[in-house]
Amino acid sequence: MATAARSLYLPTPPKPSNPSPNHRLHVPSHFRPRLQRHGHRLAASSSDLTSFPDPAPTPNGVYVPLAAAHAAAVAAIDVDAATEAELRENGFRSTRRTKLICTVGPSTCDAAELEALAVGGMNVARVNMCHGDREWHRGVIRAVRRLNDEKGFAVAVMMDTEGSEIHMGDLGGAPSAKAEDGEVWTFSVRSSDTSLPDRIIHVNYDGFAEDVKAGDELFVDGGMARFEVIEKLGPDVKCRCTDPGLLLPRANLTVWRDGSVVRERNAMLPTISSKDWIDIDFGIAEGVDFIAVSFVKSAEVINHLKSYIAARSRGSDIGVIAKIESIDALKNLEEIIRASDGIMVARGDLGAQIPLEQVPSIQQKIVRTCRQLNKPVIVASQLLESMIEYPTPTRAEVADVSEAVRQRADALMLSGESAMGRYPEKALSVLRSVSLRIEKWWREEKRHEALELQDVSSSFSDKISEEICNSAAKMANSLGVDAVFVYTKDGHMASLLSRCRPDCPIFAFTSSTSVRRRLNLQWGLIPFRLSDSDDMENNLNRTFSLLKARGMVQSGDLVIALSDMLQSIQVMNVP
Ligand SMILES: Nc1ncnc2c1ncn2[C@@H]1O[C@H](COP(=O)(O)OP(=O)(O)OP(=O)(O)O)[C@@H](O)[C@H]1O
Ligand SMILES: CC(=O)C(=O)O
Ligand SMILES: [K+]
Ligand SMILES: [Mg+2]
Repeated sequence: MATAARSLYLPTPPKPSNPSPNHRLHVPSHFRPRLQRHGHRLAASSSDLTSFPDPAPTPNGVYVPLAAAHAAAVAAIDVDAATEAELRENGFRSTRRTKLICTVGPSTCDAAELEALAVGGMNVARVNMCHGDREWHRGVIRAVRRLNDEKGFAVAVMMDTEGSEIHMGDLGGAPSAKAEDGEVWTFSVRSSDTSLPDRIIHVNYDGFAEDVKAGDELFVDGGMARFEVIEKLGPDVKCRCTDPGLLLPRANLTVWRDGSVVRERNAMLPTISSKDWIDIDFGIAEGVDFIAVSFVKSAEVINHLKSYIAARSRGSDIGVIAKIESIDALKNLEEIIRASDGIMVARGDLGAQIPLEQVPSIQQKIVRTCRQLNKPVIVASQLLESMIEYPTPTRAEVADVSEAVRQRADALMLSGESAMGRYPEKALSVLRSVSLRIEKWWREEKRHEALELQDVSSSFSDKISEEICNSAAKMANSLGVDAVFVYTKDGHMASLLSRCRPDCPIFAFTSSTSVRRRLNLQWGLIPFRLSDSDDMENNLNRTFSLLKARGMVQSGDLVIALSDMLQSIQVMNVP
C-alpha cells in the first residue's frame, strides 16, 4: 500500500471527448482560444490603474447567483466570494497571485467598510494592538468573522502585538503636534505629564533618561522629525528640534549616536511584554489566524510563543509571524525565519534602525530567504503612504509596489492607508491592479529567474512531497495547464507549490476552515473548503462537478492534480 500510494501517476489517457494523441506534448486545441480570450480580457481591463473592474455584487447583495438545481451541490464546497467573482470575470489564468493585507482602523472598522475591503480583494485583515482597546479589536475581529460566515469570504485575521518599543505618549488626546525648527521640547519619563502647550512629551520607557547623552540625536517615527539632546534633568530630557515635523500619538522613538542606533538597556526589554501576553490570550480566545510579533530579536521568542499557543489552543492552529524591524532581527534572520510560520518586512521601524538606503536590499534578501525556506513573506509599510491623504498614488509608490510584486513576495500590506486614511478602498484597488499588471508582465516575458530551490524537507516523505510539487510546477509551466489542484490536509503541499511560483493558479482544497483561511496569505493559492475523502478519484469528480456547476471550470480545462495523502500527481482534462 505504501509503495502504491507513492506511485507517480502518468497523465491520464486522453478522454474520448478530446482524443489528442499528443496530449503531453502539445497545448490541447481547446486551450488555445481560452488563452487568447483571457489575454484579450486582461489587456482590456488592466490598461490603466483605476479601471480594473471590481468583483461586483449583484444588486441584492448576493455575490454568487446560483441555479437552484445546483444549490445543494454548491453547498458542499466553500469558495471565497471575491475570488469566485474574479474567476468568472477573467478566467483563472489571470487571477491575482499576490495576497493583500489591510490594517483595520477608524477608517475601515464598520461592517460596510470591511465588506468593501473584502469585495476589493482583502485576503487578511490586520489589527494593531498598539492602537485602540480590546473591545474595539473584539468588534473588528467578530465583524470579519461575520462577514466570512454570512457573505462567503475567507478573510483571515492577523493580530499584531505592540512589543516593547520606545514610543511617545498619546499627546493628551491631540491628533498631532507640530515641532518647529529650533524649538526646545521636553521628553520625560514622568507619567501623565504630557502637556502640548508646554512642549512636554511622555516617553513610555523608564530607562530613557538614563540611556541618552547630550549630543545624541532623537528620531521621531524614523526621522519624520528630529531632535538633538541638549540637557538631562532627572527624568526630563531637553531636546532641540533640528528637523521640524509632525509628532503623532504614540510615535516610535529611536536614539542615534555617532551614526548608529543606541541600544542600551532597551535591547533587554522583553520582545513580548506583559501587556502583549494579555493581548495574545485575547487573540487566542477570539480565534485569530495569525499573531504577528513586533520587534523579534531571536528565534527563541517565536519557539516560546508557538509552544504557548499549542498548549492554550488545542486543535486550532495559529500562525506566528515574525516582524523583522530591528538590528537584532537582522543578525539572527535565518534562525528567526526557520522558527516562524511567516515573516513581515516591517519597513517602518526597520528604516528607523538602519540607514534607509539599506532597506531595499534587505527587503530583497528577506523575500528570497523566505522563499528558499518556504515561509510566506509580507512586505509592509508606506507602500502607498501618500494615499492616506490623496486619491492617487505617486509614481514612486507604484514603482515600490511593483518591485515587491516582481520579487514575488507573498503579500503586500496597507497600514495607515487603510487604517486611518481617506481612501482605503482606492489604495486597495491600486495594490490589486498593480499586482495583476506586474504578474501578467512577468508571465508574458517569461521572467522565470533561475532560482535553484533548496531542499527544505525534514523526512523522506516530505522530500517526496517536495519533489512532486517541484515537478508539478515545472510541468504546469511547460504544458501550459490552466490550474494545479492540490488536495491537502494541513496545507503543506499547497505551500510547497506556492513556493515554486508557477504560471498558473493553485486551487487548494482542504477540509479545514482554519487551514483554508491561513492559506490565504500565500502567493498564488486559491483556497477552497471541501469535505474530506481519501479517494482521489472521488475528490476529483466531486470537485469538477461542483466547480462546473458554479461556472468556475469548463470541460476540457487542463489541470494537474496532486494529493498529499496519496502523494500522487495526475494530468487531466476536466471531463
Ligand atoms: N486601531 C486603531 N485605532 C486608531 N488608529 C489606528 C488603529 N490602527 C492603526 N491606526 C492608525 O494608523 C497608523 C498606521 O497604522 P500601523 O498599524 O502601521 O501603526 P504604527 O503605529 O505605524 O505601528 P507598527 O509599527 O506596529 O505598524 C497608526 O499610526 C495609527 O495612527
Ligand atoms: C508594520 C510595522 O510594524 C512597521 O513597519 O514598523
Ligand atoms: K504593532
Ligand atoms: Mg513596527
